[in-house]
Amino acid sequence: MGEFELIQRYFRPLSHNRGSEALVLGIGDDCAVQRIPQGRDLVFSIDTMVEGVHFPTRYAPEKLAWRALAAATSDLAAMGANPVCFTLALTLPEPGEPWLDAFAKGLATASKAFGIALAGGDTTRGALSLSIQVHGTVPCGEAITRSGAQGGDLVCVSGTLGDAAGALRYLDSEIGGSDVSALLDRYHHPVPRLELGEALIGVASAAIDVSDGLIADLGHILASSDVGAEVDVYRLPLSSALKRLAGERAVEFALHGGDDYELCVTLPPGKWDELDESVRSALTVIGRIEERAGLRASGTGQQELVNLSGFDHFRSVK
Ligand SMILES: Nc1ncnc2c1ncn2[C@@H]1O[C@H](COP(=O)(O)OP(=O)(O)O)[C@@H](O)[C@H]1O
Ligand SMILES: Cc1ncc(C[n+]2csc(CCOP(=O)(O)OP(=O)(O)O)c2C)c(N)n1
Ligand SMILES: [Mg+2]
Repeated sequence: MGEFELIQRYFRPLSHNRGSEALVLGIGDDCAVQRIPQGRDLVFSIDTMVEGVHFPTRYAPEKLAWRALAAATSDLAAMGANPVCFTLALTLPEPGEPWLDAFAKGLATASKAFGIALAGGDTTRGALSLSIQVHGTVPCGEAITRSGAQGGDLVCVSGTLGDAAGALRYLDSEIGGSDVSALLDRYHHPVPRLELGEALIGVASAAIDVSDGLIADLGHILASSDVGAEVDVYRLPLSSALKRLAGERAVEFALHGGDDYELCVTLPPGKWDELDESVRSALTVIGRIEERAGLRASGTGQQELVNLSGFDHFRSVK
């Protein structure tokens, strides 16, 4: 099967699976065309996933497609953007039909679930890796950034943290049980918090998605906003599965693990009461923004958390 036949067979059908009418022209031309409605800004971001780094070697292609699209789309959620379309640059060693069948099926399921349509891409031969560029829109000037946090703001996170990191040791293991399955599901099927992100427009002072670990990602908000924070580690939302399986290490996974794809959000306390109950119940307050720089664990005096960083691809070569 040649490159063009492969695209026609596996990827072109997905182009019709549109998230919105905003995709004027999809797969098949030199570029795709997206129409930006008046009064909205285009929000876009790219993320790469490499075999053995972001996903296990010989990873199930359906899971790979979901995980890669979820991770990329999660950046739109963090900005409060409504997803529209994405491009996919896929490098693969062999164009195996069963692999491509399963990959395209996983991609179709994920793109439907997140309301984002495949608009185009690039297919090349080489070591397995994928780059996904996602496009979304927000009302003009309303994108939630990392730089708006202010002293006194609440620090909140969605869902539970640490599950995907806790799952890493079970990826190749024979160990079963409902707790292990629950953690593995968080690794294989992360869900970008798109509705939550959109609901936080005009409410959140800053937001980021937790891909590298809470400490690292909250650290990005603090650095961009030129503030500090105090976090109560006892208030970190942990799943019962993680608590049972990881015991005392659960907090460590929640703080440093990454791959959560939850949102970490700051907002003025007055806005908390104005939030819809559905939005409030999706969030856990874990601390406060402070004017003093640094990230501290509350209840432990001066204990600094900021030096304990999350995932960094180049840390070992620094
Ligand atoms: N190779 C690059 N060229 C230009 N900008 C980059 C590059 N790599 C990362 N960035 C930018 O650095 C910022 C942080 O990137 P990253 O940590 O990957 O964010 P995220 O966790 O949201 O994916 C983003 O604004 C991203 O666009
Ligand atoms: C097989 C495997 N899967 C997942 C991980 C964990 N992991 C790999 S990269 C990463 C951080 C996120 O990746 P990055 O490229 O920094 O994403 P971005 O911040 O750009 O969204 C994490 C937590 C791992 N160590 N091994
Ligand atoms: Mg990135």
